[in-house]
This record gives sequence, structure tokens and C-alpha cells, in this order.
Amino acid sequence: MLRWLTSGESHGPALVGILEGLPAGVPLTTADVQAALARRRLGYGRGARMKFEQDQVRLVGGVRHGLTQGGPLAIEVGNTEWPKWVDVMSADPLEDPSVLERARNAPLTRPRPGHADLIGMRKYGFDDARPVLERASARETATRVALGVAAASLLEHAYGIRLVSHVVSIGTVAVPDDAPLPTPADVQQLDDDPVRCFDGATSAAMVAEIDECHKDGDTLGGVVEVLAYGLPSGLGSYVHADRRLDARLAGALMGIQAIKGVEVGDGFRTAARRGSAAHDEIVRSEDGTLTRTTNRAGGVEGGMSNGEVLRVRAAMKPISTVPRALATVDVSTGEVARAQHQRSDVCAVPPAAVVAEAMVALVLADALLEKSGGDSLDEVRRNLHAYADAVPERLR
Ligand SMILES: Cc1cc2nc3c(=O)[nH]c(=O)nc-3n(C[C@H](O)[C@H](O)[C@H](O)COP(=O)(O)O)c2cc1C
Ligand SMILES: C=C(O[C@@H]1CC(C(=O)O)=C[C@@H](OP(=O)(O)O)[C@H]1O)C(=O)O
Repeated sequence: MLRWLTSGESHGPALVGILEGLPAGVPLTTADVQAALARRRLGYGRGARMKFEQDQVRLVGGVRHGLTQGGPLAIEVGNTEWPKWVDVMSADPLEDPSVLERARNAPLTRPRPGHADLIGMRKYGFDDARPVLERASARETATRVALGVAAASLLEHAYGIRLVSHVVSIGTVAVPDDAPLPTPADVQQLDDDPVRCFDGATSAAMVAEIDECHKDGDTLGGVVEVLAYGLPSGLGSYVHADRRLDARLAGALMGIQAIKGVEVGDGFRTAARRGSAAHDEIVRSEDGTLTRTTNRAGGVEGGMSNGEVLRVRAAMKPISTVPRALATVDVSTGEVARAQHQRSDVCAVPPAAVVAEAMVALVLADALLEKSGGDSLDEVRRNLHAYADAVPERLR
């Protein structure tokens, strides 16, 4: 079983992620993690913070000479902006609390609709939204992406599984339904695109939509898709609700800040179809193996991977800190007010795709290890191939 945890605040000294349950021998370097974090910073529409802040990666535990050792992996993602926040976010009591008067510490008492601010203050007993937003912030997704690198490395080195993430819509601008799916060979093109979109014309329209929205002092959401190529058949199970691969993927994707809906395969569109046009017929291909004429299910049937390309989508709501600030109440005075706003992303759908890819990697790595067992990468690989080889000819 693969377990993960993260800790840290948006403006704290660092975030920390721990991943337990990885076998020994999985390739992982500081540069791999740094590259993944750089991809998470990409995307047209992000705010000023992405330009001046840097992620500083340190592999703290679980890796030696570029290979995991079987113990918990610990990754620290330091924040170069920390010197500006040492007083406001100090873990220890301040010797001279008056420094806070000079620091960025005015209590945040105008909770932002769509954020955790108001309910977090109510629930944890704070008079100030600062501690709520510090932990609710999607800055935390940096650690998930860092841990996802180790999961993706396991998937690739154990069985050649490769993930791809891309943006399928921003606001009302969407890629055409019949647009080709990107493959692992297209990842560089996606990384180079300003909005991580595989369709050139749609990408340009998305950029224009973000510009328009920015001008209007507004924000945007959208839909991302993650694809997994090369999965073996039989990850997850139909035997119990919490073993279903689709349920685990949906839970992991819904666990990302601002994600409000998940689709597996054609998802909600399938509900409008007749059964004869909703499923994927089984045919014998020329090489003698069983295959499908379509992939509407998105690679999952009966809560298990079916050997086709996995396809999951996640819908992100528009950024909650709207520059044309929304109505709220100042909870310190009870007066009608406008929500707190300093700066914000206009649109964070492209980085959300990278975060979704990391979450899918973590779920698939967990499901893969559940199938294979194994304490070393070699053992995982051997077991997976033994399983695949043992499937009788008539079922392949
Ligand atoms: C990659 C990413 C970047 C985000 N950037 C911002 C941002 O700059 N400003 C903002 O208000 N919300 C941002 N959010 C979304 C908020 O954190 C989110 O709306 C908030 O946690 C409340 O959403 P919830 O109701 O799903 O928890 C971002 C989310 C993600 C995934
Ligand atoms: C720092 C990151 O994202 C932040 C997520 C975020 C939010 O409210 O979720 C709000 C913004 O931070 P701030 O309010 O300080 O401008 C984003 O920049 C990051 O992704 O690394």
C-alpha cells in the first residue's frame, strides 16, 4: 500500500511530502522533481507570485545515489520568499510581537466567497483567515507533484506506463470532441503550449479568453484530462467499493483544490446515450488478441483497468479570489464589505492538469503495487510480467 502525506503552509519556509510504500530501486533524482515542479508553474493566466517565487527541492529521505531505498520518501519544497514571511509565519512565539505591526500581518477579516476562509474561521476558532488560507492554498499541490514524480517513475520503470495531462477547456472554449488525443510523444509540445492544450487553434482561443477575462477583472475555470498509456488489465477490483479504480481516481482528483467534478471516460456524456452507443465492443484483432473498437469507458470497466488507454477528466471551478471583488461581510465589524484581494491567478487550469497527472500517478502506482507486491523494482516487474504471461491465450 502506498500512503502519502503533505505538510506546510503557503508562505511557510517549506512544504514537505512523504510517500511510504515505494519499493527499492525506483529511479529518482532532485533534477527529476525540479523539472516536474517547473511544469506545474507553467500556464498562461497565473499570477505574479509564479514569477518571483522559486521552488527549492531537497530529497530528505528514502533515496540514495538516484534510487529509492524502500523506506519512506521525504521531499522538501523550500520557498525562496520565506525571508519576507519569517515573522508572520514564525512557528515559535515571537520575542518581540511588535515586529508584526511592520510585517504583513493585518488580520484578514473579509472572507473570500469560494475559499475556505469563513468556514475555516468558524470551525477552527480563528478571528483571522490567515491560518486558514495558508493551509487551504493550492501552493500545497507542489508537494503532490513532487511525490507524483516517484509514482510515475515506478509506473514507467516497472511496466512502461506513461502519463499525459492536457487542458480540454477553459471557460467556454473547448477542444473539438473529435480532436486527437495527445500521446507520451507529445508531452514536450504540451509543456511548450501556453495553456497545455494539444489543439493549436483552441489554444489561441483560450489565451484570448484569459486576456478578455483579465481585462474584466474576472477569473476562469476549465476541464483537464489525464491519460495513462500502457496499463496492464486488472488494476483495481469490482469486489468492493473502496477497491474500485474509478472510485479511487475520482477521490484523488476531487481532493485537488477547486476540482468540482470528475469523469471517467465519456462520463456524463455517456448518460445521454443508448447502451448500443455507450459501450466498447470486444473484437479479436489481427494479432489474435482481444481489443475494442472504441474507448468510451476510458479504460475502466467493473472498477478495473481493462488494458485500453485510461482517460479521466476533472472540472475546476473559476479562481475564487476574483479581482472584481465579491460581496462579503467584515467579520470584525459586521459591516458589508468587498472580499479580500491582493493578487491572484486569473486561470490555473494548466497547472491543475499537472497536479491531476500527479494524483493519477499516485493512485495507479498504489493499484499497481497492490497487484504486484514486491519490495524491489525488479520484483515488481517480474511479478507483473508473470501475471500477464499467465493469462490464458483465449482471454488475452
Ligand atoms: C494549481 C492551482 C492554483 C490555484 N491558484 C489560486 C489563486 O491564485 N487564487 C485563488 O483564489 N485560488 C486559487 N486556486 C484555487 C483555490 O485554492 C481554491 O479555489 C480554494 O481552495 C477553494 O476551493 P475548494 O472549495 O475546492 O477548496 C488554485 C487551485 C489550483 C489547483
Ligand atoms: C503559490 C502557489 O499558488 C497560489 C495558490 C493560491 C490559492 O489560493 O490556492 C493563491 C495564490 O497565492 P497568493 O494568494 O499568495 O498570491 C497562488 O499563487 C503555487 O501554486 O505555488
